[in-house]
Amino acid sequence: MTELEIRGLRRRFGGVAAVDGVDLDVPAGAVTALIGPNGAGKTTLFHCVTGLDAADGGTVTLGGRRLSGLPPHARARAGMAWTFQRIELFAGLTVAENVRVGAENRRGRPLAAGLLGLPDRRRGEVRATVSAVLDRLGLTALADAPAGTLPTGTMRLVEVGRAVAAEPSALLLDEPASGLDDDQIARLVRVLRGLAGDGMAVLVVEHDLRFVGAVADSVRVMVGGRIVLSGRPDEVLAAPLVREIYAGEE
Ligand SMILES: Nc1ncnc2c1ncn2[C@@H]1O[C@H](COP(=O)(O)OP(=O)(O)OP(=O)(O)O)[C@@H](O)[C@H]1O
Repeated sequence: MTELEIRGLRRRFGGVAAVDGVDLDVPAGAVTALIGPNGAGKTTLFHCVTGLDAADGGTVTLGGRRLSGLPPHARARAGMAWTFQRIELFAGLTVAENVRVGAENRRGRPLAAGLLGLPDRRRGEVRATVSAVLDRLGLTALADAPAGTLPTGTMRLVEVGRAVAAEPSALLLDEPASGLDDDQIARLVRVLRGLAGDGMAVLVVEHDLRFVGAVADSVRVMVGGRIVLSGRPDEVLAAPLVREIYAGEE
């Protein structure tokens, strides 16, 4: 079942059609990967889907609800969570506190409720979510470490944790494997496969093809603002076009 549906999405910057009429279905219960060369329009697409940038045309639908035109916080409340290429953690907060921000931001639970003080039962729920997410990401031992002091790969995992703690129906990750060591990549693959197994719709934009091959159920290739190829990872990653795009990177 398609959880996140993108239809005819367009975004121009002057003469450049950065996203040029993209249709993309991101099904629940699967990991979908979006790959392509630098400048293909992947990040622009991502920003238009999350509402950080305004598309010039097309629609974004989540669980049957049309989100086009809504600001990012409304899309988050509707069940979308994401991380960006640039890490955006609260550096002065601990790992657990960063993840708690995500848990308090769950669907239908605006952040203000967290600031105003949660009723005991909800506070308990938030604590349980934070602890489950830390455990899932292998971050329990670092729960009290200030996020700003961590190596890049670990910070990225904390960001994924914060997004996951919001219990989204669709999770979008822009280059989540960047800066991760091999163990962390293996951990991230397990985490994302587990989330998809629980029914989440996961979309990753990624350059690391080994990671894509290990994590994705299906792969889309974007070139010049359009999706030019899609299929199973083994088929797509072996395609001459993809070999050509990524030549010299392996
Ligand atoms: N704010 C902007 N203003 C003008 N042009 C932009 C802007 N953002 C992106 N572009 C252009 O849109 C095109 C797509 O860029 P985008 O960053 O989306 O590609 P990408 O596939 O994410 O690349 P990368 O893999 O390097 O992140 C490029 O030609 C880029 O120069």
